[in-house]
Amino acid sequence: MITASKSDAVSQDGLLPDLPNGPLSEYRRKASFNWKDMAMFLEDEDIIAFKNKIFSTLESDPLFYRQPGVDLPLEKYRELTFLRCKKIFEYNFLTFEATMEKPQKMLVLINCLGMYDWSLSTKYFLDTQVFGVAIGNTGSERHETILHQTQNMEIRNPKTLLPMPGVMVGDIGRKLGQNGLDNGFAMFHNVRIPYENLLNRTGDISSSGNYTSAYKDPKQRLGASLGTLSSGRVSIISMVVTNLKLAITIAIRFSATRRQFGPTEKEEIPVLEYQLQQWRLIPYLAAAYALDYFSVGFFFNLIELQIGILMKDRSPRQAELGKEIHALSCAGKPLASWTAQHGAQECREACGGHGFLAMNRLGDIRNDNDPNCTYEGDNNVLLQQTSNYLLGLVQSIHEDNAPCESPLGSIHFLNDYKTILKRKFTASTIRECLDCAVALDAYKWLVCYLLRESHDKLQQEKQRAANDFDARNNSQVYYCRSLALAFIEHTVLQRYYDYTHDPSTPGSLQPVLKKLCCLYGLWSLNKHIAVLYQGGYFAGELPGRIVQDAILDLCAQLKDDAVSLVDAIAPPDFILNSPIAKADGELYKNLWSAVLQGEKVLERPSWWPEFCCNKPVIGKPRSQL
Ligand SMILES: CCCCCCCCCCCCCCCCCCCCCCCC(=O)SCCNC(=O)CCNC(=O)[C@H](O)C(C)(C)COP(=O)(O)OP(=O)(O)OC[C@H]1O[C@@H](n2cnc3c(N)ncnc32)[C@H](O)[C@@H]1OP(=O)(O)O
Ligand SMILES: Cc1cc2nc3c(=O)[nH]c(=O)nc-3n(C[C@H](O)[C@H](O)[C@H](O)COP(=O)(O)OP(=O)(O)OC[C@H]3O[C@@H](n4cnc5c(N)ncnc54)[C@H](O)[C@@H]3O)c2cc1C
Repeated sequence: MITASKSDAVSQDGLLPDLPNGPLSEYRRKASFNWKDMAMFLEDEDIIAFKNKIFSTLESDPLFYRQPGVDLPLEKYRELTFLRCKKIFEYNFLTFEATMEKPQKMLVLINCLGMYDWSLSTKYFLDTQVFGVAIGNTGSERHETILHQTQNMEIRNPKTLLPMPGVMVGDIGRKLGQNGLDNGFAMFHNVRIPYENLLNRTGDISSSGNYTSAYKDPKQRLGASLGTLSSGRVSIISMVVTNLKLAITIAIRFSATRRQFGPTEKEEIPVLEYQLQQWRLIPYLAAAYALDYFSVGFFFNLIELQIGILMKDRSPRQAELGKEIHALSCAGKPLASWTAQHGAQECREACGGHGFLAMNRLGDIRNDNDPNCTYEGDNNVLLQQTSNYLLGLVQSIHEDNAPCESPLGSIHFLNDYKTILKRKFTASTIRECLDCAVALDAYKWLVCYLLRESHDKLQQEKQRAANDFDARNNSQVYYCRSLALAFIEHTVLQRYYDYTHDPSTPGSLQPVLKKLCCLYGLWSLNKHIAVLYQGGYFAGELPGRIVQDAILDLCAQLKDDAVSLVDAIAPPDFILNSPIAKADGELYKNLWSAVLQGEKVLERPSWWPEFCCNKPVIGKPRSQL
């Protein structure tokens, strides 16, 4: 294990306390890097201190106490979430000035509260940000009162809490997750909305009924109006990565301490030593790192867009930035939320029966993550926005009449479209595949190939179908949908590749980070193997075989680093709230202690006499027919 210098160590220890010794220590000793160096590379000191403040504040406040796995009645859970939400208003972790100084703290706060409980985080941010940003971005000075009313919890009649005349609101009932959040419905019967309430940033109507807009180009106006919707989707990418981090932390710590079977009768080995367990989990760890990097960088891109909106920037670049962020977020949310969803389920199963115990939290993580695949736009529907964006580039690519340029550069490689399509897979050994450039090159070919195929398919369908609506719908499966996913996977991988190969990345961390990058690339690529063969990029047995062998090789290389890799991204035990995944690794002691603290755990159930008297008479009651 490589350690930090003395002065680094002093500042690290203040921010990141040592982890307790115990059954996980052996893996920690075997790691190729120091987890504190990694944590401090991933986030700066100010952000780590901010997180510590939030976590320790919640842990010290009795209102935030919770018993692992306790299923609260709906009404009680919603009440608690509301009271906690009010308390978060009071704590005011992030002032307006602090947000302006370091906007990414907003994302950190969303995720810290979410790691504690997503119902709380979503409730808080829907009230303060989603609604607030929508009004702020699309309204004007005349809407400020509404923002003040939101902050003062005045969204009905402030004295009676009854809805305003003509408005009917109600509850839509229990959901599959996030039940602390009380989603409802609203209906309006002959309610007259005052003219001043019209959100008028991009277009207004005068009292005489004339429409005016500062935007001359209708497309720019549309982009400016809709750009606000991107902030939720961009934020969700980071929220779901947070879920993946929680789930993988639980599964890796469990797998490193849970022993089952062994080569001899004398000793059982940790389940993490099994190749199958490594292959099921370690790619999700790599995905958590790669997607996390993408989500944070992408949030910075969103901030740039937001600043432009606030500054009323009407340049073509601002419009292009809005379109590119829209295209990337409409595929980024599906990719990240599905990865978290599948990862959470794999982690649940990888922890066996312990994973199914509610107190270990994998069920809640999975269920609370689930709506991210739907809200802010259904994943499958959103992917069509990304493929539309890419298909819109085909004409310039074919005719070489304009370079493919975009503010974030995600489409620049398409300038080499024709050359890329002529390429073949050239690696011939596993060793060669351990260079992440191999997966990246394959992705470039894959996107170009799927773009060509999707375009051709759409043209064929247009000739066959009665209308463009049907033609587009019939070009989704195997074509446009795959294109959008391959494009975003390429973008995530390209960004992570540049980051892990940057000379400023510390030498002590670069080897492990490059392995994560390579594993994420090959593992994701492996899902497209049929298309790689179909299009002729792969030929013969060798490419498929060496890609798979390289995945297994990387998993084996990373298994001794896995515990330290999760230590670097895990929240404190109180927040993680999973007895099988505490940092001390005392799996059985912690589990046993949590079981014993359960309510009435050693008592007979209240209905025990039913078991002793009124014994069932087999075959009774008889049919009355
Ligand atoms: C210093 C400054 C600091 C400032 C910092 C501020 C940072 C901000 C941070 C904000 C934090 C936010 C916290 C988030 C916390 C998140 C909590 C999440 C909880 C969520 C709860 C759930 C809430 C909801 O679900 S609300 C409901 C959301 N509903 C949807 O999303 C509906 C989904 N459907 C659609 O959007 C549409 O149906 C769509 C777009 C899929 C298809 O529509 P349509 O068929 O009309 O489209 P097209 O004809 O294809 O498109 C027309 C045209 O418009 C372009 N376009 C569409 N959308 C956008 C966009 N967003 N941006 C740009 N352009 C867009 C599209 O590309 C088309 O263009 P063409 O050129 O014509 O092709
Ligand atoms: C927990 C939660 C909270 C929410 N909170 C809010 C909120 O605060 N405010 C708000 O406004 N909304 C909210 N929503 C609603 C949410 O935005 C919508 O559920 C979401 O946008 C999907 O729309 P839908 O439910 O109408 O799905 P539908 O559009 O009915 O989709 C149903 C199915 O049909 C498929 N489908 C639909 N269109 C197509 C197509 N063109 N091509 C192929 N397949 C298609 C979809 O893929 C999906 O599988 C919330 C939803 C959830 C789950």
